[in-house]
Amino acid sequence: MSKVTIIGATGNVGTFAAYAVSVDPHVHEILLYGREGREAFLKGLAQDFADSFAARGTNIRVTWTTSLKDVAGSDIVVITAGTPRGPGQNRLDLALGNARIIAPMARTIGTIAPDTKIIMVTNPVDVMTCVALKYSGLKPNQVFGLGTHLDSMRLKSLIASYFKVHVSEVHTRIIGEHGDSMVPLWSATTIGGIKISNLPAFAHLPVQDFIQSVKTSGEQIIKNKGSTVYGPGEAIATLVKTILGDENRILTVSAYVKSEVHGIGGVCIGVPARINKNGAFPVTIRIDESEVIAYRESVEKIRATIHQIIGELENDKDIGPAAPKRQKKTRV
Ligand SMILES: NC(=O)C1=CN([C@@H]2O[C@H](COP(=O)(O)OP(=O)(O)OC[C@H]3O[C@@H](n4cnc5c(N)ncnc54)[C@H](O)[C@@H]3O)[C@@H](O)[C@H]2O)C=CC1
Ligand SMILES: O=C([O-])CC(=O)C(=O)O
Repeated sequence: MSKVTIIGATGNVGTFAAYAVSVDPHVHEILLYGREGREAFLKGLAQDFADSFAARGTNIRVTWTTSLKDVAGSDIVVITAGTPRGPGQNRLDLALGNARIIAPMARTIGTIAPDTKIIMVTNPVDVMTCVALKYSGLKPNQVFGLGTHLDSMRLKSLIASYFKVHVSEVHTRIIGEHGDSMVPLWSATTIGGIKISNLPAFAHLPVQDFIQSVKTSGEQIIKNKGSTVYGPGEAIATLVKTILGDENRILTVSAYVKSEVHGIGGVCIGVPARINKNGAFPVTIRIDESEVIAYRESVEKIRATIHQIIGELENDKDIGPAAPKRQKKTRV
C-alpha cells in the first residue's frame, strides 16, 4: 500500500503529476496538498480524479488537505509548490523566494514523515533539492530532484527523430545543472547500443542546435502556452514508479553528489543515480575531459548559489538554521 503526496497540487505541474502518478499500480493513495484558501479547488480536483479512477476501473483513494500534518505516512512526497518563472526569467531568479517556501515545508516533512522520499520539482531544482535536504534532515538518498532527467528526455527525443529510430533505442544523459550550465554526455549516448560517435552520421549531427534547443525548451514552452506540464508530469511519474517498483533503474536526477564524478561534488546536481525503494544513489562514473571541465563549472555555479541562499535562510529569523542530520548511513 503506497501513499504519494503532491504538494502544490493546485498548480499546473502538481495537478497533472497527481494524475500521471495515478496510473501506477503501486499507488494506493494520493494526497493532494494545497494552501489554505484553496479548499474548494482541492475538493473539486479530488472529486474529478475519483470519477476518472472509477471510469478507468482503478481503486485509488484520493484525499486532499491544507495541513502538512496529513503528509505523515507518505512513501513519497512530490514538491511542486512555489513560483514558476515567467517569460524572460531565469530559473535561478526564483531561488530565494522559493527557498523561503521550501525550507519550512521540508523541516515539517522531515519531522512528520522521516521515512519518506522527497522528489523536488520546484525551481531552481538543484538549489531547492539542497535546501530540502538540509532543512528536512533526511538522508541524501531520501531527497532528490527532477534534475536533468527531463533535459535528458528532451535530448533523447531530438536524437531519435534525427536518426529516425524509436525513442527506446536512444540512451543519453545530461548531467549538471537543470539550467544553462547543463552538460550533455555524448560519451554516454548510444543508439541501438552503439556509441553515437561510432555512427558516421554523428559527424553531421547539429550538436549545438540540439543543446540550445534543450536548454531553451522550458522557456519556449512557457512563452507559447504558459507552463510546462506534461513533460515534467510524466517524468515525475517515472521517478515514482521506479521507487515504488524498487526497479533499480539509472535515471539522471538531482542528487547529493559526494565525489562520484571525478571526485567533484558536495552539492545536489544532475547525476546518473540508481533508484530503488530506498531512494537515489549516485553512480560513480568516468566521463570525457571536456565533460569534466563543464561539469565542474556547473557544480561550482550551483555551489555558489546554494551557499548564498542557505546563508540568507539561516539569517532569516522566521526560518533559521537547517535541521541536524537524522541518521548517518543507509545501505544501498
Ligand atoms: N524541475 C523541473 O523540471 C520543473 C520544475 N518546475 C517548477 O515547478 C514549480 C511549479 O510550477 P507550476 O506548477 O507551473 O506553477 P503554478 O503557479 O501553476 O503552481 C504553483 C503551486 O505552488 C503553490 N504555492 C505557491 N506559493 C506557495 C506557498 N508559499 N506555500 C505553499 N504553496 C505555494 C500554488 O498554490 C500552486 O499550487 C515552479 O517552481 C516551476 O519552475 C516546473 C516544471 C518542470
Ligand atoms: O523551464 C521551466 O521553468 C520549467 C522547467 O524547469 C522545465 O520545463 O524544464
